[in-house]
Amino acid sequence: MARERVITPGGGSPEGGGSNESDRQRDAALRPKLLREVIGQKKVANRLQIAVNAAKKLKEPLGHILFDGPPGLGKTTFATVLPNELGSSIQMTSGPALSKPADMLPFLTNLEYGSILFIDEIHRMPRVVEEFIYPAMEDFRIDIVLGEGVNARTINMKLKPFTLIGATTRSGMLSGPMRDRFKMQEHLDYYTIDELAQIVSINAKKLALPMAPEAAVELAQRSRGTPRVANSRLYWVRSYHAGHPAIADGPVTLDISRQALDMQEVDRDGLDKQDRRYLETLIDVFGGGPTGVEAIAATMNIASDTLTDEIEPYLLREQFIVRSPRGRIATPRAFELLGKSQPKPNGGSLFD
Ligand SMILES: Nc1ncnc2c1ncn2[C@@H]1O[C@H](COP(=O)(O)OP(=O)(O)OP(=O)(O)O)[C@@H](O)[C@H]1O
Repeated sequence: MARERVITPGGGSPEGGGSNESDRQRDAALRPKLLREVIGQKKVANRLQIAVNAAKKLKEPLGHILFDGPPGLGKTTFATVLPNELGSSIQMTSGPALSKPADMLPFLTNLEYGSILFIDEIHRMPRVVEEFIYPAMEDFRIDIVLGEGVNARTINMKLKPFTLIGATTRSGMLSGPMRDRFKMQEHLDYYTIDELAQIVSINAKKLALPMAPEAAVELAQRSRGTPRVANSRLYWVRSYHAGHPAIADGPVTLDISRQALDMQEVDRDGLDKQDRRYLETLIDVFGGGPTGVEAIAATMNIASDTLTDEIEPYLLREQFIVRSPRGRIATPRAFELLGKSQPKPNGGSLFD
C-alpha cells in the first residue's frame, strides 16, 4: 500500500472545501484502497486503470491529473487509490496552505521517482506559486532565486519525475496555462441511488453494522448523490441504532433508518436544515428571487463560497433553484417543498 505523508507548511491542516477534520478522519477509514473497490464513476475509473497499466508497463510516472467536481464525490479517494495501484508514495497538501513558492520546497525535495503530490483545492493556490511549479510540472525542475536586486542569482534544481494530482471544486477558477499542464482532466459527477446504496452497504460492513438492503437504499436516497454525505448519515444511523437498547441487537431496518434520518431532519429528498434554510431565505426574504448569492449568504450569515460550493450544486441539479443572469430563482418545486404559493409578478410566473 502507498506510504502517505501529509506535510503542511506553517503547521496547517490540509483541509479541503466542504469537510471538517473529523469528517476527513472518518472518510479516510472508509476510503477504498484500490481502483476496483471504487464504486461508480466507471468511465473515470476505466481511464485511470489504463493510465496506471501504461505507467507500469512503460516504467514512467503517471501524467499529471486534475479532478474536478463538487465536494465529497471522491477526488481525494481517486488520488489516494493511485499510489496504491502504482506502489508509490503520496504527499498531500492544499492550495490555501501554499501561500508562497518556498512552501512548495518541502514537497518538491521529498519527491521520489514516480511519487504523487496531491494538492487539494488547487484553485486557491496563489498565482506566484502556480507559476513556480510550471517548470516542475513540465521539465521536473525548479528555478530558485537567491538574493535580491542586482545580487539575485537563479539556481536551477532538478527534481525526481513525479505526478501532480490537483483537485478542485471550481475548475473555472484555474488559469488556462495551469489547466493545460494536466494530461488528464477528470470530472466527477453525482452518484446514482444504486451506487450510493452499494457504498453504504460496503461501509456498514466495514463498521460491523448489520443493515438491511432497503435501509441502505433509504439512506442513499437521502444523501444528495454524495458519498461523503452518505458516510456521515451512516455514522448517524449507527449512533441512533447503538443508542437505542431495544433495537441495538438487531440489524438496521428500513424503519430504523427512516426514524434516524427523520430525527436528523434530513427529508425524503435528502435536503437537510441548511438546504431548507437556503430555500426559505430565497423565498421568504427575497420573494423567490432573482437575487444574488452574496445577498443570500449575508442574510444567512454564511460564507458565499459555502453556498456556491456545497449547497447550491445539489439544489441546482435537483431543480429547486435555477441560476439566471440576474441571480438565483426558486423553482415551483422549491415553493412546493416549503408549502408556499408562488408569487406571480405582473400576473405571470417567474419563469414566463
Ligand atoms: N467512488 C467511490 N466509491 C466508494 N466510496 C467512495 C467513492 N467516492 C467517495 N467515497 C467515499 O466518500 C468519502 C469522501 O470522498 P472524498 O474525500 O474522496 O471526496 P472529495 O471529492 O475529495 O471531497 P473534497 O473535495 O471535499 O475533499 C470517502 O472517504 C469514501 O468513503
